[in-house]
Amino acid sequence: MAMRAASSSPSTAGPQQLQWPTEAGAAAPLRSSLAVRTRCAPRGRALTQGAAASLAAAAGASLDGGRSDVDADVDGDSEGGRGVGGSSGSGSDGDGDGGVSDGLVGRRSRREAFVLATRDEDTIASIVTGMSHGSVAIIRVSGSDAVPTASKVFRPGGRFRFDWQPKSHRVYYGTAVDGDETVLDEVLALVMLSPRSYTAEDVVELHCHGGPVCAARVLRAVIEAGARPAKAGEFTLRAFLNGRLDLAQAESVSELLSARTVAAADSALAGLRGGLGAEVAALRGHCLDVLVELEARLDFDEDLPPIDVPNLRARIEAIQAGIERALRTARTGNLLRRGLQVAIVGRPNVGKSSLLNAWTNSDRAIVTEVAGTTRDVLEAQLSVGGVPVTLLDTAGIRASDDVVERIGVERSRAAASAADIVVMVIDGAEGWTEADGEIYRGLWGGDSAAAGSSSQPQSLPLPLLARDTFSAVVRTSAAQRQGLEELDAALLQLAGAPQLASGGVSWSVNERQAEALVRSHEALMRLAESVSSDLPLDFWTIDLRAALLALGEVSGDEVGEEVLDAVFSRFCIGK
Ligand SMILES: Nc1nc2c(c(=O)[nH]1)N(C=O)[C@@H](CNc1ccc(C(=O)N[C@@H](CCC(=O)O)C(=O)O)cc1)CN2
Ligand SMILES: Nc1nc2c(ncn2[C@@H]2O[C@H](COP(=O)(O)OP(=O)(O)OP(=O)(O)O)[C@@H](O)[C@H]2O)c(=O)[nH]1
Ligand SMILES: [Mg+2]
Repeated sequence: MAMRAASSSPSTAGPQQLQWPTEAGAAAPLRSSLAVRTRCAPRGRALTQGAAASLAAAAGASLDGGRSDVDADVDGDSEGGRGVGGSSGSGSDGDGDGGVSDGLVGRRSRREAFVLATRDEDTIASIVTGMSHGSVAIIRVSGSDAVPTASKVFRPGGRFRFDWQPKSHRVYYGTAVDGDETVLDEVLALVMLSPRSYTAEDVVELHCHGGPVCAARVLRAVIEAGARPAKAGEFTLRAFLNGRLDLAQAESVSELLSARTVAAADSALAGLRGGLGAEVAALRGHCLDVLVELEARLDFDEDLPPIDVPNLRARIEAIQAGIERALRTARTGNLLRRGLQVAIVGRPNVGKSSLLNAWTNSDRAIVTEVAGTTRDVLEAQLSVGGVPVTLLDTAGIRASDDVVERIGVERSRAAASAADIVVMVIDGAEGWTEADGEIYRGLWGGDSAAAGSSSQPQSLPLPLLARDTFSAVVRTSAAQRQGLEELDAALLQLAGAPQLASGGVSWSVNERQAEALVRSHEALMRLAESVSSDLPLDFWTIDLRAALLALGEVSGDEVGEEVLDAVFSRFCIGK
């Protein structure tokens, strides 16, 4: 069997420009660049530079940056608790942010810079667990009225029956009722008072019985009690606006939820711990230092010594090197997030479906000795060294009078052209046949291979043709489950990710972040040019501000509402 990437269009990247490395045609060697070919067009996002610029001045401002740890008591016993009647007001509780260093996320200052992001004070609610399965379903109520709202629905049992003073990080047993005091479910209420909650607002979780009915009924009661249904990503948006997460961390939350492999989850978790945010914060700091020095020269030119240009150049290069380091994670990140589509093609009866079954260790595909068994494209998921792979078994390609089979063959071709990598299966007993040659010419074009191979492929021994055309040739036996590890290795090699298998997965930048990092890098390049061509100082600061702004879009320190909308609308409801 032979394997190659589905596309072979050569790089047209200019030599100077730093390329967005998640796209095909990046400056990387052809083989590996193919692996991260995006299946769909990269989501271009309108990034509001104007809006962000107006925020830049306010960046860093914080109302409650000096929060102190006045309550180190984890389960809240020492607190006085809180009466159910009154609204608490976010942050009024005086709880500290102690213990954050060993948690996944630390607290940062409230994002007062976000004058443009409307901060609504509604108390919101949603079911935050999967809707159909599971024996427990959780409703999260978040906002300054979370406690009074939940109190209209929750009836504590036992010793709290008559006097419920909900304390933070305490769980209470009871029932959920509607407006007529009709019992809807037996529940647990988990109280997390501001700022010690996921959103940093007051949160009450109602843990209901699972299944389609209980949580839906309790949620309706919560809405009737005054909460509004949460929009997709709205809890995490609030966590971000309240300074609990930076934008990169917030994106990691969504990536963690959609991770399909352990490696992908590990990478998202590393992002949630703030790896990228810290890196970008450091780079922004360096940019700011330079900016301050340049602006001082603009303001008090006569009083200051001249700028040390070689030193300035070195500092710009160091920042650029940091950006490049972050960008180098994009390829891995993209692989982990998107995974690879791998189409298995070949003529009928050569063992495509058997290979899919062996590779996924399943009986997913029907296997018979009848040629033309597989009629439609069949998908199966597996993890190859941490990369989520979607395997596509396809109908054997041949000319046919059968309408159904003809449609199947068309779908095989379509699957092959849409896939990131195509595995062509060849019958090891028969070797390369004329029919294989036809399929090969049909999929890869008659003349894209080595000279001579297109006209007389059957006269070429397989290894020679394969060497010229395919990135790897692997001998497998589906029946004996042999050669599968070699197949994994060849796939990872072709995907440009052999190192993933060996563990040590760290954070990685996503497309949005990579795009902003590239813009920042480009601005620094313009800055270097402005310095070299001895342009006036204000040109330098314009470039530097642009670089700073783009970095701020990664961390979320400088973004407009559109970027936030774009990021958080991709979240699922309840996150
Ligand atoms: N029931 C439940 N499980 C969950 C979540 C949740 O919201 N509810 N999570 C949601 O995604 C994740 C955990 N994320 C969380 C992050 C922070 C806090 C929180 O309350 N942090 C406080 C607590 C520290 C303390 O004071 O003890 C803080 O950092 O101030 C809670 C959950 C996974 N499991
Ligand atoms: N000895 C041996 N036989 C195999 C192997 N793989 C598949 N076969 C046999 O080859 C026949 C065809 O296998 P399939 O997996 O259905 O072949 P296919 O390429 O999916 O065929 P179509 O769906 O018709 O295109 C079956 O009888 C399999 O048992 C193998 O590795 N070794
Ligand atoms: Mg088949």
